[in-house]
Amino acid sequence: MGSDLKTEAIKRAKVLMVGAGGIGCELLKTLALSGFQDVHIIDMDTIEVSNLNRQFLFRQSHVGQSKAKVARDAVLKFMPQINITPYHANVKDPGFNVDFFKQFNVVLNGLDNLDARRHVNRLCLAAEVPLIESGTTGFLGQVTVHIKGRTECYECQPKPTPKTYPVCTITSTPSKFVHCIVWAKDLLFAKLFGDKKQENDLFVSAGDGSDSVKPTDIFERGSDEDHEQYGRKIYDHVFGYNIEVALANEETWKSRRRPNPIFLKDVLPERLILQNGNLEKNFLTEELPLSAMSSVGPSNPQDVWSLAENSRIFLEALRLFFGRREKEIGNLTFDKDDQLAVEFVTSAANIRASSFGIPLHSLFDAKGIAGNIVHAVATTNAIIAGLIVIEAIKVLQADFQNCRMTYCLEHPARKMLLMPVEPFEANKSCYVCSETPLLLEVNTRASTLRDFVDKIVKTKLGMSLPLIMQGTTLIFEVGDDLEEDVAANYALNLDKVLVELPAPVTSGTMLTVEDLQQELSCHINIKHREEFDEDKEPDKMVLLGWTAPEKESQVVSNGNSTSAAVPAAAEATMKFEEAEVNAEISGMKRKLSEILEATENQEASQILSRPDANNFKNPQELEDDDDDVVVLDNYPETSKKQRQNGTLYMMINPWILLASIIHRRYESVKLAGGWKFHLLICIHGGCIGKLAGGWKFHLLICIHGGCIVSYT
Ligand SMILES: Nc1ncnc2c1ncn2[C@@H]1O[C@H](COP(=O)(O)OP(=O)(O)OP(=O)(O)O)[C@@H](O)[C@H]1O
Ligand SMILES: [Zn+2]
Repeated sequence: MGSDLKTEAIKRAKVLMVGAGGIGCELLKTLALSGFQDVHIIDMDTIEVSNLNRQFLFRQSHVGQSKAKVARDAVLKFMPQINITPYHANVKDPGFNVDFFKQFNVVLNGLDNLDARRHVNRLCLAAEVPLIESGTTGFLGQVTVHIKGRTECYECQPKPTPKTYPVCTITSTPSKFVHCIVWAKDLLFAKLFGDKKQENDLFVSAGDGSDSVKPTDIFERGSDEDHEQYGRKIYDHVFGYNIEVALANEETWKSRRRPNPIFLKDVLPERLILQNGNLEKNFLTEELPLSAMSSVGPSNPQDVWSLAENSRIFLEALRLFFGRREKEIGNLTFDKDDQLAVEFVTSAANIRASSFGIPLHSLFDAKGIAGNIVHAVATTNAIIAGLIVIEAIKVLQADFQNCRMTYCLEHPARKMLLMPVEPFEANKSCYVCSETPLLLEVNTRASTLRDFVDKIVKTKLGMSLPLIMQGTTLIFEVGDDLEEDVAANYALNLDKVLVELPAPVTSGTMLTVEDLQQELSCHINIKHREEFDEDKEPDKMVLLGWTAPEKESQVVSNGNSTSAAVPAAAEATMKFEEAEVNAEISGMKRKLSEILEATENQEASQILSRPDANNFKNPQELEDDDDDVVVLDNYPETSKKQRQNGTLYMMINPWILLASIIHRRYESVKLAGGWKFHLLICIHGGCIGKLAGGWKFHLLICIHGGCIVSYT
C-alpha cells in the first residue's frame, strides 16, 4: 500500500531540475530510473570537453551543444516514455517567474553557484514549492530540504563570502602562493586584458610619494612598440621596477623577508628572449587552442617550471593575447577554462612568487587555486543525486517528518559515511523568509547610490532586478521597459551620494528594496557612520543582520581592490559552489567532531550507528562556534526541540521532564546583568553529576536568546 502511494506520488509529480552538470546528469538518470514521468530541466551551459569525465550523459560529439537538451536526449534513449522538457537558459531569466515555478511539485537544484541558488530559493519561497538543494566538492557533499513554513530556507544561515585578502598583502607583501595568484589574476591580468577604466591596485607605492612612473603610462602600448618589446617592458616594470619601488619603504621590510627585483635580462639572456616562440607555431595552427606552453616547450601541466620557463611563457602568452586575441582585449575576465589565461596567470604568479621567496607551483596547481577548483568526484555526485531523489520522494508524499539534510563525508564517522541531520526551523531574522529589517552602517555623505546598489543590493542581497524606495519615492529601478527620461533620472541618482538623493537617505531612513522577479522585499534601516576600517570593511558599508561568517575557503578575491571584484566575488561565490560547500562542510566537520566527542559514551555511539533511519535521532548543533552544545535524543516520541537564536535544547525522558519544569520555573528569574538560568540534562560526555541510566547533569547559565556563556 505504502509503496503504491509512493509510486503514485512519483508518477504524478512534476519536477523542475536546475543544473544539468555533474550532479544534474546523475540526478536526471536517477529520476528516470525511479519512475518520474515529467521532468523539466534548466541549464544555461553548453557541454565542454572537461565535463565528459563525469557528466556521463554527454559524449565527445556533444561538445558545444546545450547540456539540458543533450541530457534529455540521452535519457530518452533508455526511457523513451518520459516527458522531459529542456530549457537552454539561465534560471534567472525573467520567463522563469513565480508562476512558472508554481507548476512544479518540487524543485531540485544541481547548481554550482550561490547567485543562482539564492535566486531559486527565493522563487521557491514565493511560489511555495519545496526545494531540495545540493552541492558537492571532491568527496564531500550535502543535500538539504527547504520547505516554506516548515524548515529554514536556503538563506536562513548566512553563506560565507569568498575569502578576501587585504589589498596590501596582494599588492606589496605576499607571503603565500595564493596571494601571487590573486595578484596575477585580479590585478595584472585585469589590467592588461580587462576593462582599462576600472580601478586597479596594481600600482605599487613606496609610500613616500616618490613614485614617478604611473602604471597607466606603462600599460599603454607605444605605437612604435611591437608585442615583444611591450611584453619585456611590462615584465621589467611589474617584476623589477615595482619591487625596487616597494623596497624603498624600509619600514615594510623590517620584519619581513625582502623581495628580489627580477629583470628580464638577468633571467633570460638577450639571445633566449629572441628565440622565444616556436616558429610562430601558434600563429599558424588556427584550430588548436592558443597555448604559450606548447610553443615555448614544457608540456606536462604537473611540472613546476623554472623561473626562465615561467618568464618565457609569460612573454609568449602576452604576445599571443595581443597578436591573436586582440579583439578580446579590454573585455577579458579570467576564466579557468581559458588555457592561455591560465598559462599567463601561472607564469606571472610564479615569477612574483620567485621574487618573494615563495615556492613555485605547477600549472595544474595554479589553475586549481585560480579557479577555486576542487576536483569533482563522480561517485559523490551519484550519491548526492540519489539522496536528492530520496528526499524528493518524501516531500512528494508529504512525509515531512522524515525529511533529512544529509552530509556525505570523506571518511566514515562512527561507521557512517552519510550523516543525516534534521532540518532546522526557519531563522526568525532571515531577511529572505521573514520580514526582519536589516541595518546598514554607511557614510551617507560619501557613499553613492551606485555603491549601495553594487555592493549591497546586488552582491550581498543577490537581487537581479532591484527597485529601491525611500518612503514613497522611487529612487532606483532596473528594467528594460523604463521610459527614457526615467532611466536617465535613475542614472543620475546612481552617482549621487546618499544624502543628496531626491529623497535624501540619512541616519534613521528606512529604505525598501525589492526584486520583482524574485518577489522579495526587504527593509534596510540606515545608520550614518563616518569612519571605516579599510582592511576589514573594504566596502565602507556594513550590513548587519546579514553577516557572512569568516570561513576557511579556497576562494580568493581581491576584496575591494577592483570594482570587478564584486561580480568576481559573486561569481566565485557561486563558483562558490566549491567555496560554499567547503565552508558548509567545514561547519559540518566541526559539528561532527562534537558529535564524536559526544559519542564517547556508549549510549550515544549506539544511537549514532543505529541503522534504522526512523529511529535515528540527530545530533543538533548551535550556530556559534563557541556556543555549541550537542544533545542526542533517543526518545523521539517525547522529544521537543527548539532552536532559538542559536540556542537549542532538547528535553527528553523523565529526568528531562523534571529539568524542563525546573528550567521553566527559573527561566523567568533574571539574574544580575541580564543573565538567565538554564538547566538541561543531556548525555554529553565530560559533564558533572551522573544520574541513573547514565544521564548526566548540566547546569547552564546563559543570556536567553543569546549564547551559552558558561556551563559546568
Ligand atoms: N544561473 C544558471 N542557470 C542555469 N544553469 C546554471 C546556472 N548557474 C549554473 N548553472 C548550471 O549548473 C551546472 C552545474 O554543474 P557543475 O557543478 O557540474 O558545473 P560544470 O560547469 O558542468 O563543471 P565545472 O564547473 O566543474 O567545469 C552547470 O551545468 C551550469 O551550467
Ligand atoms: Zn530564510
